[in-house]
Amino acid sequence: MKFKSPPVNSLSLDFLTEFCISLEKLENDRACRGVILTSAVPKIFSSGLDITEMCGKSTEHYAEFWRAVQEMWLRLYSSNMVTVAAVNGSSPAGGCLIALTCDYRIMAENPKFSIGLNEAQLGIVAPFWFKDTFVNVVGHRVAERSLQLGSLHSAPEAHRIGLVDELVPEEKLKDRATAVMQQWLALPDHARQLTKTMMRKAVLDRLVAHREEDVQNFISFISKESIQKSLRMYMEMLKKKKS
Ligand SMILES: CC/C=C\C/C=C\CCC/C=C/CC(=O)SCCNC(=O)CCNC(=O)[C@H](O)C(C)(C)COP(=O)(O)OP(=O)(O)OC[C@H]1O[C@@H](n2cnc3c(N)ncnc32)[C@H](O)[C@@H]1OP(=O)(O)O
Repeated sequence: MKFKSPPVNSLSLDFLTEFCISLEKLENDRACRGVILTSAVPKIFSSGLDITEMCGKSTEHYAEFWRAVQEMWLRLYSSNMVTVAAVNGSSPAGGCLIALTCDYRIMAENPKFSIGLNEAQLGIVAPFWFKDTFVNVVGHRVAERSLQLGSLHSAPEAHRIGLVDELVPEEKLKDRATAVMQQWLALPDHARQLTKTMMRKAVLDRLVAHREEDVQNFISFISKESIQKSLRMYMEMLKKKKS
């Protein structure tokens, strides 16, 4: 599956809805046992949640948007398919979450590409299930430091801390992702799927049990004037960076 929402594959409500529909179709297709996620946009895997969806909108809109973010994560983290992220560009925040949610991450070894949960840099807080997914990949200490600092890690650093499983030259990314997929698909599906469920169930159950509470937390957090101001300033900073 190739993300193609230029300029930066930001995760808008439309993007998330289409992503979930595509994932559901693949999940229901008995012939499909695995999916490789990558980007058709040069240099960017995904810029994370679309900040414009979280600025100056109604409470109803925030609720709908956040449910779509939750749905994307719940479907991908619990997928029966083998999921491989072929990270061919920068991947901050929600983009990093997508990669973390997969079974395996391969990143192009370009030191200009960065990845991480940088929410703190925007003055916002990564929700508990972003944090849980991160901890499950890199461990508590590395996750805590990285989350508190809102670190964006260069590709080599991301590999060093275990955020991505391997680095390959960009032109070899597709072949390597295919080889990894074949390796994972060589196992009997039922054994691999039950193992995945065992490893991920507690974290998945936690969001399922607190889903509506999490929506309400998001709404009250994102509606605060101080948070809206931080997001507006961040968008301004992104625009200024260009000129
Ligand atoms: C107690 C607490 C309880 C609950 C809290 C609940 C929830 C709060 C947490 C919510 C979680 C949020 C997670 C997120 O994903 S937030 C998004 C974070 N994303 C980023 O920080 C990335 C920002 N973008 C960049 O760094 C760069 O754009 C990037 C490196 C991706 C690409 O750089 P490049 O130079 O190639 O492009 P730009 O010129 O910067 O961008 C092109 C245009 O795209 C716009 N843009 C970029 N990113 C976004 C985005 N994420 N959303 C919307 N729009 C984006 C950018 O402004 C440019 O627009 P124009 O100037 O062309 O109009």
